[in-house]
Amino acid sequence: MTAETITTAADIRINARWVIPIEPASVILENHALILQGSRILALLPQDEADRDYRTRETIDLPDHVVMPGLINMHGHAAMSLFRGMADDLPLMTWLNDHIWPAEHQFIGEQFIADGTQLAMAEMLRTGTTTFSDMYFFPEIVAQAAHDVGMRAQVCFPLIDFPTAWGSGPEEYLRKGADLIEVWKDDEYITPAIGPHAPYTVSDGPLGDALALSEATGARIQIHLHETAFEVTDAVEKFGQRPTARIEEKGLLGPRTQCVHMTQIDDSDIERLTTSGAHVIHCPESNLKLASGFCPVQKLMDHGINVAIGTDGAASNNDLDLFGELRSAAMVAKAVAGDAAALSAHQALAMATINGARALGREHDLGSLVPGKLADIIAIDLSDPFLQPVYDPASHLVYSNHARAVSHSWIHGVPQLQEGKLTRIDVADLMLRVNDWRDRIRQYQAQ
Ligand SMILES: CSC[C@H]1O[C@@H](n2cnc3c(O)ncnc32)[C@H](O)[C@@H]1O
Ligand SMILES: [Zn+2]
Repeated sequence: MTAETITTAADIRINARWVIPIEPASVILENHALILQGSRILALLPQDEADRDYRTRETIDLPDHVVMPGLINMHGHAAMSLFRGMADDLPLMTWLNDHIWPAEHQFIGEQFIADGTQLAMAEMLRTGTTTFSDMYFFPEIVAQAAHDVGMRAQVCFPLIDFPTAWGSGPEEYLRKGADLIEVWKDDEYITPAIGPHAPYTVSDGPLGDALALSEATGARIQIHLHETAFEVTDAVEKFGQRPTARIEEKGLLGPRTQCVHMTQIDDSDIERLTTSGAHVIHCPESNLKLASGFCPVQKLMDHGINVAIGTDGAASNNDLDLFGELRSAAMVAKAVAGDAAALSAHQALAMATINGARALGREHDLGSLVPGKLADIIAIDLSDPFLQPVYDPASHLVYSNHARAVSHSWIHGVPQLQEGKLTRIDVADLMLRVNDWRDRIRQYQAQ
């Protein structure tokens, strides 16, 4: 008598040389298969067991590749990619006051946001990001652009004391922001959120309104906080309080809050972050380039604070390559801690995946390759000489990775990158629009 084999039908099977599932932590699986059904992961198992148990519509063989969850870029200003390289080698406030804000005044509008966001998404997808967080003007255009491409995004509407192309001031921003939350609140790709720009640009009234909106809707709050020494000393002078203390006093520091930058922090700030359950979004390259300061990542993690990672905008980074950001993060963490063991490769990979999912409140369905979670997956081809030989694939991803090795991605089970080619963005057409913006911005600079 022959034993009857019962097989399960599924959509896609990905055979990978290595799988880093992120959960459980620090595990590397060899010669495993991921089985996808629709938008979700159905199974992760050894390839010989997959041969026996599953029949799939499509099989993708990745014999030299690492497969892992898609990266989560937790802070950026996507459309600012059109300002990449426009104003370099400047400290934050000069960069903003003398260059970026005047340029934004001149150029920001719906088409700029649509084109700039698509440029940023092309770069992020090409370099392994599947979810990004954005804080910029015309968030309704950003949300639609991400939805059209099929990228997951937390879209923070901006809240700032002064008028911009998007509105006349805080009252209008909050009204439009509440509409954004209402429109997208049940979407699987887009998560609307509230983006008070910074403690030095948002006064007490709008901060209180932001809190009320967050409490009424459950929307997350993302804020630039403790970016520079000037911000801290200026706050102490004006308000008699460090920025974190003021934000806590206004009720804004809690488990729905994402604090971006957090350089120049002392033990009182760490205590406030720890007790509040707020998340830190580390942006090492922007902090380095603007000479803003250092975030003590290992110390924060040792206190149990969730630290995720972001690139910030391409105008202060000047790229959106999250693997490059991880390399910088690991290097800086070791130097800041005076400890070569600080922010190991596995901790860094967790920072760009499960920690991001936690900050988003999406740990249950994003950030790791666990059956039942959403199929947001990337593959990195390690066969090139610059990634050989392989002793430890996690090490290569963080310390040796070149963005061009990212070969495949799927978001919600849908292919976004195949053999290094974007499937849902017409890059040639996008470049025509980008070149047009470059010509206009150059002309403005020459005036
Ligand atoms: C209110 S929308 C976003 C606003 O923030 C500006 N911005 C970009 N990068 C930074 C940064 O590192 N710190 C502070 N503000 C930043 C951007 O130009 C928009 O005006
Ligand atoms: Zn920023």
